[in-house]
Amino acid sequence: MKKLRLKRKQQQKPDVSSADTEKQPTIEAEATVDIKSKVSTAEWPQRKVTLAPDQPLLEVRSVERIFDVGSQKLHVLKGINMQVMQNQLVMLKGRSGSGKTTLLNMLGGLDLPTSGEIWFRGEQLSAWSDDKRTRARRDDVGFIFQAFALMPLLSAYENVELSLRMANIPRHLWKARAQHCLELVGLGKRMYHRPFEMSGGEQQRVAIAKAIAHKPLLLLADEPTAELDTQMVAQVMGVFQQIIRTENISICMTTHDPTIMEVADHVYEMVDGKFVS
Ligand SMILES: Nc1ncnc2c1ncn2[C@@H]1O[C@H](COP(=O)(O)OP(=O)(O)OP(=O)(O)O)[C@@H](O)[C@H]1O
Repeated sequence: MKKLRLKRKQQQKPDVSSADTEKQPTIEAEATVDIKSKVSTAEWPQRKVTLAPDQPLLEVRSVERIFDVGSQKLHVLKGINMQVMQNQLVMLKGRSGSGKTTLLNMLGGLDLPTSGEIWFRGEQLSAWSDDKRTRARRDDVGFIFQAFALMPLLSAYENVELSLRMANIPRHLWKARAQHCLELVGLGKRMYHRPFEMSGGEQQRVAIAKAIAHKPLLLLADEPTAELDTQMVAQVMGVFQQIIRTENISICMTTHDPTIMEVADHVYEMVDGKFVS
């Protein structure tokens, strides 16, 4: 059995005063981080989030997803109910093909349920127009999916800067924010290395820095620790704990790895399109 050097979480209270406000530390992480360069939050584009402390950031209500495959109907999600509270780490576990990625795509507004509702920051995301979902994805969601890999010819710094450019963050904020995010994931000294000059765990940490650079409310990660060795898995999970604390973010990730589940606030186990307790 693999042993991870992860510390258990202590009691956490949600903080909803503002998406950009620093919170009291409530969890321990062993990732080496050096948070020196902070971007002035006053300059950052303002977003309106009016959630009560006990209101979920994300809520899934009776969601079903049926795909048409040729003349057949493939019933992949069969009545999913779940919540991600503010500043929580939630994991989805389940066998290959159980429906985790299908659900994660919906949580990020990349796909829509056949029936049921998805609520995000107090509004029904599943009823939004394509444009509104695209804007919410750009502004409030960060993705770590295989399909959103790093640009191989760009340095770690340039990769993170690119995501700030794509999120329409004002140019004068890029440098400090990109440096801050790379320091946050413990790569302050590797900023100018390109992906092929880095280990798998380092590349995954660049992907995290890139996904959180625009200060999303929600980070969605599909198997972010797959392909990593035990030590790198611990580093990545440490970074996740750290960014929940310092970036006021919630994380929902899929995993097959039972050794990391103890650091989650909640684990949903999916079997054949349904959650089992
Ligand atoms: N766009 C689609 N059209 C048809 N079938 C799909 C589509 N997307 C997913 N499926 C099917 O839905 C089922 C669940 O797939 P999904 O990728 O959600 O599983 P998963 O739990 O994430 O698996 P893994 O752990 O291997 O990534 C699979 O049988 C898959 O073939």
